[in-house]
Amino acid sequence: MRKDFTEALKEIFGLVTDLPKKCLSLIPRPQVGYRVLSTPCTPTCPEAATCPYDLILTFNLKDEGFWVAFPKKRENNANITPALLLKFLLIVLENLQALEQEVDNSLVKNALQFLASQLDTNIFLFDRKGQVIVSQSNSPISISTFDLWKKLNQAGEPEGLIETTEGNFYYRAFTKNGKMAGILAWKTEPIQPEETDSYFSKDSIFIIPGKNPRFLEIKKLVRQIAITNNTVLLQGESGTGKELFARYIHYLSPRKDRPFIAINCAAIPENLLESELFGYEDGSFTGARRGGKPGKFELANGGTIFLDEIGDMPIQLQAKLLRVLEERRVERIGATVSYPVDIRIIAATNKNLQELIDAKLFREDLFFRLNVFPVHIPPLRERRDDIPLLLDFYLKNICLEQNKPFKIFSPEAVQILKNYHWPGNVRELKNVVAYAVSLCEGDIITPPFLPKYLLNGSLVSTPQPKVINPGFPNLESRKLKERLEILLAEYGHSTQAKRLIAQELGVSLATLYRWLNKYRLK
Ligand SMILES: Nc1ncnc2c1ncn2[C@@H]1O[C@H](COP(=O)(O)OP(=O)(O)OP(=O)(O)O)[C@@H](O)[C@H]1O
Repeated sequence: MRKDFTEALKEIFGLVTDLPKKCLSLIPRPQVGYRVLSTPCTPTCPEAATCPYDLILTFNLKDEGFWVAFPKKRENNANITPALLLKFLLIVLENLQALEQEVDNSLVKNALQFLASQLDTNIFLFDRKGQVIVSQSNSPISISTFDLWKKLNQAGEPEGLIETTEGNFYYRAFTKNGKMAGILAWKTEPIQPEETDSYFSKDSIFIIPGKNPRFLEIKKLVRQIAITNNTVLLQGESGTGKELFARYIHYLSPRKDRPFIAINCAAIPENLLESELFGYEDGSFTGARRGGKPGKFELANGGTIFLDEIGDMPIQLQAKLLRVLEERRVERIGATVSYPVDIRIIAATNKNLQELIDAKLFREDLFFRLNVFPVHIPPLRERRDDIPLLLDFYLKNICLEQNKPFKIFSPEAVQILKNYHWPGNVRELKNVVAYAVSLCEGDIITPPFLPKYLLNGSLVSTPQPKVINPGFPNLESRKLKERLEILLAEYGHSTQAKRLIAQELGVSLATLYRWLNKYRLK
C-alpha cells in the first residue's frame, strides 16, 4: 500500500517522497494520521534560506512513517495550485480510509486550516449527515453551511462544481466501505483552466446524474455539441430527461446567459400554437392583444428555443417552422415584414418520426433540418446500473425539500426498484421516491412504503419490449380511461389540475394531453 501510494504521489504530482536524511532528523513524525509543515520545518534549520520545498507533509499510516514534500520548483515548473493541494489532500484522506485508519478530526481540521491559509480560499468539510467538521473561511461568505450542504446534495455526482450565490465551489465526496463518509467543498473563483483537469468532473455546474457507460458517452457527445450552434434532435421515451438535456446544452453553450424558451407543441391547442410560436401584429385576428405580441422565436432571440414534442406539431405549421430554420427570419401573424432571429433550435420527441413521415404526418424535409445532431436518450431500464445512484440523488433532494431526516432504501426495496421496468423512466422514479419519503417516517424505506403497483409480482422483472412510447405501466386502454376519469373528477379540468394528474401518473403533461385527446376527455 505504502509503495503504491508514494508512487502515485510521485507520478501524479511530481512530489518528493524521499527526503534527505538531514531533513528527516528535524521533522517531527505524528503519532497518528498526518501533519502539514510549512518550510522551514524548524526555525533552527541551518538551510532554511535555501530550502527547496514549499510544504512538507508527514504521515503515520499503520505505524509506518513517511514524508512528502512539495518542491518549490517542480519538474514542469508548474505552480502548486489550490486545486493541486486539495487533490493531494483528498488522496491522503482516501488512503487513510483505505487503510481503515480512523481519521482524527482534529488532525484533518488542522491540515485543512493550514491548507486554507495557504490557499486563500474557503473550505468546508461535512460529515455524512451534513454536520460541519471544518469550516475555514478566509474571507467572509454569507451562504449558510446548511444551504451549501443542500446544494452539494442536489448536485448528485461524487465530484464536480456547484454554483452558489457566493460563487463556485468545487466539491468531492469521499467514501468509506462503499458508503458516503463526507464531502469536502472549497471555493474557487474564478475557475482557472489549469484547475479543471481530468480529476474533476467536467460536467461543469449543471450536472445530470448517471454513470452508465452508454449514458456517459451521451453526456460527452452532448457536451461536444453544446458549444456549436447546431440544431439538436433529442429522442427518447417520456421522462428520460430530454428537456433536462436541452437545458444542459443551453447551459454549456455560449448562449447560456441569453433566454432558454421552451414550448410544448403537444400541450398547446392547435389554433394557439401558431400565435405562440410566431407572435402576431396588432389587430391581426379577433381577440388579438392590442399592440401585438412577440412569439417564442422572438423571445428566444440570442438564446435557445426548445421545441418539445415536435412530432405533435400540426403539418401546416411544420412548413412555417421549416422556413424559420432555413431563413432564420420570423414573420408575425398579420405582419408584412419578417424579423431576423439568432436562435439555436433544440427539438425533442418521444415518437418515431420515421413512422410519422411514412404516415405523412411529419415533413421529411423538416426532419432532415432538425436531425443535424440526433441524440437518443436511453430508457431507464436500459441503464439499470444507474438506478441506485438516481434513487440516492432523489432521496437526498426530496428529504431536504420536505425537511425530513435522511433515509435509505432497504436492500429488498432497492432490488424491487432495480428490477422494475420503469415505463415512466426517471420521472416515474422521482415520483416513487417522493411517494416513499412522504409515507415513511423511519430511517429505512422498506418495500411496504413503495407504491403497490411496484409490488405486484407480474410487473416486477418482466422484461419489456423496446417501444418508443409505452404509455402508463401495463394499463389497458379501458383501465387507463377509467383512471383518467376518476382523476379528472377528483382534481377537475384546470391546467393546474392536469399538472397534478400528470404528476400522479408519472407522465409528462404532454402525454396526459395526448391521452385526454385520445379518450375525448378534454
Ligand atoms: N438523468 C437524470 N437525472 C436526474 N433527473 C432526471 C434525469 N432524467 C430525467 N430526470 C428528471 O425526470 C423528470 C423528467 O425529465 P424531462 O422532463 O427532462 O423528461 P422528458 O424526456 O423531456 O419527458 P417528456 O417526453 O415526457 O416531456 C424531470 O424531473 C427531470 O429532472
